[in-house]
Amino acid sequence: MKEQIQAGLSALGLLDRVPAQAPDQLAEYGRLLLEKNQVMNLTAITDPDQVVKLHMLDCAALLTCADFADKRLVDVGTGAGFPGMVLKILVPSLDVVLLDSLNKRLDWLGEVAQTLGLSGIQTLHARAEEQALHPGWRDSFDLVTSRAVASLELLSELCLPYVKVGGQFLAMKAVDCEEELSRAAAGIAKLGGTLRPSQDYTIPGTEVTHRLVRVDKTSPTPKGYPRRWAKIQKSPIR
Ligand SMILES: C[S@@+](CC[C@H](N)C(=O)[O-])C[C@H]1O[C@@H](n2cnc3c(N)ncnc32)[C@H](O)[C@@H]1O
Repeated sequence: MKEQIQAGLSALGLLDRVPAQAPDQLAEYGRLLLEKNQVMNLTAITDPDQVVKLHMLDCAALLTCADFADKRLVDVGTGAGFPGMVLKILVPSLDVVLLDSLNKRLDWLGEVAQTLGLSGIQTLHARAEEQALHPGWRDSFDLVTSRAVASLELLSELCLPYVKVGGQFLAMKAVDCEEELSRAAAGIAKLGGTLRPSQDYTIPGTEVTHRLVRVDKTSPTPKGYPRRWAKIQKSPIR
């Protein structure tokens, strides 16, 4: 996997911007993922080549769209660590919280972080909409990322409350998310966000193009948000 990762990072123009050990660490992460996937449901992708492209390089491409150095980031619904773990490996100065409502995968991610010798990475077992109500979490992160967790109108209420004014919410989406985006626009504004132009990127070695939706936090999230999950789902903020 290492050579493929190196080639992919090079195609993205990132190889000389990431630490020398990053390709080895990503390959080891991929190996551990496939090994553990035999006994725990971590990913539907079982081909190493596809793990590199659709997990590692997909997440690495975020570095072409935003600056992560020295930032504090929470990855909401991280699952098996995407994109949070990949970003941490590529940008060691990033202070990362990998947050998920499912504990099993977080325990495994903690082991991966230890095996790879990563510090400045925390796993947190919590529901995003509940954790954001705790002091020190609201309006306090530079960046929030999320991939494959919920539609943008629901996801915005889970993620935007964490972002401090001046920070950004980055949602990894399919390229055909126009309708999803327009449904979410009014809610994003209510939550204190301002939509910026999205950025499309093609995963090296594939014809897959994904879209990074970018939202700047321009004012604090009003009191009362996020609401409980049942409420968020039943009447999405509009
Ligand atoms: C389909 S997985 C995606 C995982 C990873 N982001 C990826 O792209 O491979 C969705 C993850 O979001 C988590 N999740 C869903 N709703 C959540 C919530 N309200 N708070 C925290 N985690 C949540 C699930 O437990 C699951 O691990």
